[in-house]
Amino acid sequence: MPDGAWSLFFAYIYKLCLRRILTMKIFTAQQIRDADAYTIRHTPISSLALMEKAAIACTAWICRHYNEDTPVYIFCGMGNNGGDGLAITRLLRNRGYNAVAYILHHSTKASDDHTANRNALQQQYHAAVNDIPDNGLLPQLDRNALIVDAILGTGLSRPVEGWIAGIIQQLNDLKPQHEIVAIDMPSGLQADASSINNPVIKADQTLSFEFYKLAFLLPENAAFVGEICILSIDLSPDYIAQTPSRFNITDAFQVRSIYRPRKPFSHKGTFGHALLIAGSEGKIGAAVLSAKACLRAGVGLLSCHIPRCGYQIMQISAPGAMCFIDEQQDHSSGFHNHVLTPEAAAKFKVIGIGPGLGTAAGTSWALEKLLDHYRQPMVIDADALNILASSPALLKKVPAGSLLTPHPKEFERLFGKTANDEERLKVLSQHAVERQLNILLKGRYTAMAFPDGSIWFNATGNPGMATGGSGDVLTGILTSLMAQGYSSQETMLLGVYLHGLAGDHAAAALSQEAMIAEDIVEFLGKTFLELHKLKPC
Ligand SMILES: NC(=O)C1=CN([C@@H]2O[C@H](COP(=O)(O)OP(=O)(O)OC[C@H]3O[C@@H](n4cnc5c(N)ncnc54)[C@H](O)[C@@H]3O)[C@@H](O)[C@H]2O)[C@@H](O)CC1
Ligand SMILES: [K+]
Repeated sequence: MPDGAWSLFFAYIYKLCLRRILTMKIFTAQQIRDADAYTIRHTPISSLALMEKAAIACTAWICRHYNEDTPVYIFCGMGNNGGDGLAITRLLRNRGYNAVAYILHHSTKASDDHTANRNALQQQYHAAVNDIPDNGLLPQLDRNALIVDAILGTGLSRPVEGWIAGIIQQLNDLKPQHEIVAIDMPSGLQADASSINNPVIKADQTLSFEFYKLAFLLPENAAFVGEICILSIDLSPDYIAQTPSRFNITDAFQVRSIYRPRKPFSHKGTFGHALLIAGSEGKIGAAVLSAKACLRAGVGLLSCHIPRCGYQIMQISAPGAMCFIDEQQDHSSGFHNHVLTPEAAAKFKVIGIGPGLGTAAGTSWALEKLLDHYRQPMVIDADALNILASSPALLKKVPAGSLLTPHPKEFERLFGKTANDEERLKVLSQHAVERQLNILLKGRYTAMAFPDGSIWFNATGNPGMATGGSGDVLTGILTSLMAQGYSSQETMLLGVYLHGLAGDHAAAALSQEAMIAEDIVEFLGKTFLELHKLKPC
């Protein structure tokens, strides 16, 4: 290849990598508007051409998923979201679809790009433009027609009410006979604030531009957003790189840049010695799952502190782990002894505590003693969190840099109830900053809050992982990665991603229904191989 061609090729690859890294940012509605404006100012593209690009991407998606026999009703607002809808109508018509636009006059003034696209559509396909005046009625829809929601996007300035609220309700009532595809945002959904109790379109699919919006990742909005597809419209990489974002979402490339492949002269000492404190009578399985995950995630050495009743079970189930046997038969109350002196504590690179631990008085007492002596970051889960929740004084003793891994109920016990998901994120971040902890909140999009105030979401994982023991596996993975020398933040980002991806592989092989926590452990190997194959950007 001539030199010029090589440099063009490398510039293209660089741009691809940059875009991959950049679009992990989750911007506010205002930042997205600024990104659009910056792109229009700094690249040779007009606002109308950007809208055309967005419409082309949406049309291609619709054509891939619905055939030409599907009647398409496109409900358009008066702003640029409606402009997208009008452009999509024209492009679908060009492809032979029976697409019709209905313009809802919720405002007296249409945006310039809306008007331009209305005129273009009217000129080409006069019959495809219909107006619904303020307080007007929806048309009767053909059987199995597809509804495209292009009423309101990121320009929503307040919760929807009155006539438009009624229209949203009526469109939602047409489900499941009619599927709804939302353009950019389900209409009525606020990008950055809670929409709880607001009228919002319940989309089956949301086609959004360039970025995830924070609202898509909150559990309370799951019924509105449906499946998400992010379509690139090439917004300026410079703007994206320069603009800080508090919220981010991990992807394979970012996680790959954290992951450190092993060097040829490594030995088991290189990958740390972890101490896992877990299990009580009836819950030794949790300790076993966690230990197996810890070993599979690559720890050099693992010691498990378990009550007497768990000894044989652990040795048989996880022969790679060494065992400390507590004096107690059914719970542990002597694990603090491992860290009474700094020399003893230094033996372990990290302590993971909680899976199946129980909340017996002796266990709580030992946890307090452990926290009195141990100052290194730890991984704290399950019953250890429940013990912390019962004593605010104890929570204060958790070493800075530790990882806390509550599910929503444990989170509520620790930090109290909140009115909605937006408030819960604020509380999550506030505790992470004030206490200098790394706290994750488990969910479809697990939210990870860091001491610097940033929040990262994870997108791997599936509902098959909502099964007993899945959390114990995560604790094992996190403990293992910390022992191998990853920082607290790296551990959380990498560990949560791997856990979810292993779950996705397990579900693909076995089904979401049939997969169990052990399968997540079994498929960890495949996830590491996959990560290894990716080239870091
Ligand atoms: N160049 C750009 O800026 C691009 C924008 N795009 C589209 O443009 C959208 C944003 O467009 P706009 O900023 O025009 O905003 P929208 O189209 O989301 O909405 C603005 C209109 O809605 C009205 N409105 C706001 N809140 C309301 C409420 N609660 N009840 C009734 N009416 C309400 C406003 O008065 C205004 O008429 C994006 O979501 C995306 O779909 C895409 O075309 C990509 C390029
Ligand atoms: K919309």
